[in-house]
This record gives sequence, C-alpha cells and structure tokens, in this order.
Amino acid sequence: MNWDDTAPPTADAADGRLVGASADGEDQAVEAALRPKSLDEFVGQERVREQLDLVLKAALARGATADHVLLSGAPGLGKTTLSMIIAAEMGAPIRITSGPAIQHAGDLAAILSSLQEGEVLFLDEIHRMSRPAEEMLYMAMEDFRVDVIVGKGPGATAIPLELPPFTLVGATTRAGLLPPPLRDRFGFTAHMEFYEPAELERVVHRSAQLLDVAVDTDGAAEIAGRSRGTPRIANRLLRRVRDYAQVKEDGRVTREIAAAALAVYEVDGRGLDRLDRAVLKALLKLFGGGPVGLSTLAVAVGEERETVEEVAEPFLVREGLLARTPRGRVATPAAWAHLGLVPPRQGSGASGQQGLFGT
Ligand SMILES: Nc1ncnc2c1ncn2[C@@H]1O[C@H](COP(=O)(O)OP(=O)(O)OP(=O)(O)O)[C@@H](O)[C@H]1O
Repeated sequence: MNWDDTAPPTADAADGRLVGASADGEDQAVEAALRPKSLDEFVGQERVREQLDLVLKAALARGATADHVLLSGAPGLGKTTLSMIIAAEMGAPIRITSGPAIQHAGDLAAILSSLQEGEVLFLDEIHRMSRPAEEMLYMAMEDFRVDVIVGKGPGATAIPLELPPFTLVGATTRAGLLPPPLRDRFGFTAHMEFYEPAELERVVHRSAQLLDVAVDTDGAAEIAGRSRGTPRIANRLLRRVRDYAQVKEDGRVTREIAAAALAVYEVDGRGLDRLDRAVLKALLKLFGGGPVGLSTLAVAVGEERETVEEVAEPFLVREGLLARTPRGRVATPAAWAHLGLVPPRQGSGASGQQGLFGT
C-alpha cells in the first residue's frame, strides 16, 4: 500500500523504513565495518568524548578498571559503538547483552560470574531488565559481589559470589525510566545528542571512504541534511545513494545524484518520508492544521495510533513541524511552509479551508 493521500501507510510498511533509526538486518551486517574503532575516529559528541577520554585515561593511569558508564540517547547515535571503543581504549574484552535478554536474576549471575577482570559488559536497553535482575546488578556494580539464592521458600539460602572488577556500560533510549538507585551507581553518565549536519557530513565522508564510494562535498551535505541527526540513517542513505549512482550514473555521488536517488526512496530534503508527510498532509488538509486528536489523525492516515505517535511524531515534533497540545495535535507555520500550503486565515471558518483541499 502507498503512503500518500489516497493510499495511507500501513503498520507493516512503517517497519524497516529507510529513515527509521533502529538497525535492520542489512544495517547489522555493514555496521561492524563502519564502526569507528577509537575515540579519535568517533565523529562529533565533543563533550562526551572529552569527558570519556578523561575517565578512561585516569583509570588506565591508576591501573584500575574504568567506572561504570551510562549512555543515553536515541537509537543509532553511537551507543554500541562507544561501548566497543571504551573496551578498545582500555585494552579489555567486551561482552554484549541486552535488558530483554536478562529476564531472570540467574541469567545475569551466569554472565557476571564468567566475566574476566577488567572486562566491559555492555548492557543495551538496560531499562528493560527484569526487577530481580536489576536488584542483583546494584550489588554487583557497587561491591563486585552477588548473592545467588539457592532453594525456595523458608529454606532458601543466599550464597555470596565474588566477582572480578568489571566496567558496566549501560545504554538506554529512556534514561528517565531507570530507577534512581541504578542511575546513581554509574560513575559517569553521558547523554548523546542528535548530530549537527556538519558532523553527519563527516560521517558520510568517512563511511564513503570505507565503502569505496566517491562522494563530493555537496553530495555528502545532501545526504547529511536528510539523515535526521542520526549516523545510522546517514550510513543507510549513503548505501541507497551508492546503489543509484552505480546503476544510473557512473558511480560518483554529487548533490544532484544524491537528491535524485533519495527522491526515488521518497525521503524529502528535510528527511521526512511518506509516513511523516502523510501525517502532516492529513493534519493540514483535512483538519486545517488542528488541533485534532491523535486517534482521529491516525484513522485519517489509516494507521495505528501507536505508529503515528511513536514512529512519525517524534521527528515531526523535533523538527518543529507538529506540536502536541492538551487539545490535540497542531501544525506549526513551518509545517505549512514545508508542504507548500497556505494556512487558513484566523476566523475564516470552513469556507476559508475550502481552498486547501484543492491544493
Ligand atoms: N560518532 C560516530 N561517528 C561515526 N559513525 C558513527 C558514530 N556514531 C554512530 N556511528 C555509526 O552509526 C551506526 C549505528 O551506531 P550504533 O550501533 O553504535 O548506535 P546505537 O546508539 O547503539 O543504536 P541502538 O540504540 O539502536 O543500538 C554504526 O554503524 C556506526 O558506525
């Protein structure tokens, strides 16, 4: 089904979008090759890099294991990459797991007890760990010890288990969901911001070099401008532009070629895709810019409420195109401008909106 006025997007189509920030199968395969391997190679996030550099160098100078690190920020901004860099800079091995994979305290005890001294344990989506595992982690982080409970009921006994010192790197997209006792046990917390276009240009140039694609300055800027502040999306758009350049052109990527390629994939100059534009168009054309309730807006685009709210809206809000108000969703003047439409005059009523439907 198409994502336009006549054929609204489907929930299935919302998965695996070109501008989605989560990694799909193809991303995972190439991401390993594109990951920066050291803090020097890691583009942007200057403050985080500077602070982390101090934390790691100080630990190395003391011959100690680095403090536990919490990384928060949206998907695709480099949390996994940074955890691998922490291990590499410390000369330590890394073990990677995630909150949803640890449903029982026993799962965590098994991982913790098999760590080597100084090892980095990367725990992605740490906010999704089960409560008993979380409580076990408190003690492990603070005292490098866990109590393994053997047996059930009144006969249950706690057997203390010493752990080697390790560095926990927790990653979360929802720092606010972490219980304070867990948050407080991290010695260093970094919030990762969305990247500036100039930083994403550097990501594109770096990846292009690794993928052996010739991209000029304007071509990189065009891709960066549509990447929604996210390196993972920049890398994905670069790969699609490379396909186009190789099939339709001579393989080199210029601004015109990048724009033509991304037009094929319906990613517009600001990084909106068909779903985003369908939501905006419905809001502007059907509801005069709002306010309109989320459920009504979702029905108008033939989508689930959750898809509109969680997939399309965050970026539209971040871009200043849509506002969530107590009375409903409202389009901003920038939304009208982006779609080339003229907002109705104040107080012009339904007749004032007539013209919009024909636009
Ligand atoms: N600062 C950066 N410089 C260069 N490339 C980067 C940077 N940050 C991320 N990338 C690239 O973006 C891709 C995604 O990064 P990564 O997997 O670390 O994101 P993440 O924040 O862990 O995402 P998720 O939350 O979905 O796991 C990787 O291929 C990596 O190469």
